[in-house]
Amino acid sequence: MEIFDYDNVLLLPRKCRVESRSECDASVELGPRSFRIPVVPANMKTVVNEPICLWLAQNGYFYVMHRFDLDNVAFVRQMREHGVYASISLGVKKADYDTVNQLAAAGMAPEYVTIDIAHGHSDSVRDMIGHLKAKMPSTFVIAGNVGTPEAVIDLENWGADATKVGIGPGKVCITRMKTGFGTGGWQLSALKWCARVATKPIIADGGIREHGDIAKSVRFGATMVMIGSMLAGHEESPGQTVEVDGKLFKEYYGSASDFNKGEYRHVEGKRILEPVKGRLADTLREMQEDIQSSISYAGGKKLSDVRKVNYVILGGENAGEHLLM
Ligand SMILES: NC(=O)C1=CN([C@@H]2O[C@H](COP(=O)(O)OP(=O)(O)OC[C@H]3O[C@@H](n4cnc5c(N)ncnc54)[C@H](OP(=O)(O)O)[C@@H]3O)[C@@H](O)[C@H]2O)C=CC1
Ligand SMILES: Nc1nc2c(ncn2[C@@H]2O[C@H](COP(=O)(O)O)[C@@H](O)[C@H]2O)c(=O)[nH]1
Repeated sequence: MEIFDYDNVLLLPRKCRVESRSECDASVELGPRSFRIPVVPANMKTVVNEPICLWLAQNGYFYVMHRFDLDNVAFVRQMREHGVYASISLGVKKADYDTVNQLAAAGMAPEYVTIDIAHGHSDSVRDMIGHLKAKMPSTFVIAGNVGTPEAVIDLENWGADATKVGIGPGKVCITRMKTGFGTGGWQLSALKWCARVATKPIIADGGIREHGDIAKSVRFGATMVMIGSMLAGHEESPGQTVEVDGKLFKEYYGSASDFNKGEYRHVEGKRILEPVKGRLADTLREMQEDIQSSISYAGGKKLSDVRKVNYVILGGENAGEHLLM
């Protein structure tokens, strides 16, 4: 198997078919809806909050609300009152089952639910998918996180409508160091490996460090990418603002960090400071422009055209040109 990651792969251009990048359509379908770009901010407490999720929904972006210290039922009700779709995340504990039961009883099934636990290839996820499908059959269920083809196959067979791939590639992740497991350092080739067997959409989660990594993810099989650090640290981002040597930073911490958990037990995440980088809307607009440009370099007009390009691996034992036959 070829092992590579975002920083040692480059995509190869094909003859341009547009006169302007504005002709390139960066939108993507996920379940019942279409979104402006194949990007979703991570469902983390220092990345999204209620106002950001509402703004994303109102402006054509996909969002997944985090699940920490949050009343999911009140959140869905608030989204309904604003006339936008609801997209929440859940764990697999009794409180999460209670949430599903309450939402179903109130007739407030969210359009999207993401089951989000560290080791998503587990019976607990199978059981929660079953419960969601029994109680809210119209809800689009995303399940994860996983990092192998066997896990993708199982989650799909258990009823997931999409899977989330990425164990440990995140910027504030310490799973690799703490456990010796994961896709950190080879997330892009793990994505390729998983995409080979997937019959439903994959959300590539973690490790995106440059806008061009979005197109690379699409090339290797992602329908969408989940991004934490690059979408944290904006003016409107949640989290504490800190001034260091006259420069402003915002905290960004892992969902499995002691900062999120409130105790030091099973810690697999850390806290860092991200330089404050302007408005979130401006970063998302720039991402859209860069994805449009990626599509044009792919010789295409729509996002899926990026899937057709050849690529090179730079350095290492897998180095070389990889041509589609
Ligand atoms: N993508 C990634 O690489 C990772 C992401 N995270 C994120 O951190 C957040 C918290 O995750 P998590 O701790 O799972 O959520 P929860 O604290 O909600 O735990 C979910 C359930 O899974 C169990 N569990 C967690 N890890 C394992 C494991 N390795 N083996 C068996 N059972 C396990 C927990 O039990 P118990 O705690 O008793 O074991 C608990 O019952 C999530 O948002 C998750 O996505 C965390 C780590 C890695
Ligand atoms: N191993 C851990 N992974 C975590 C934790 N909190 C979040 N995450 C994952 O990271 C991505 C975001 O990655 P980034 O590279 O874009 O910053 C997020 O979506 C989760 O899957 C954690 O505490 N430990």
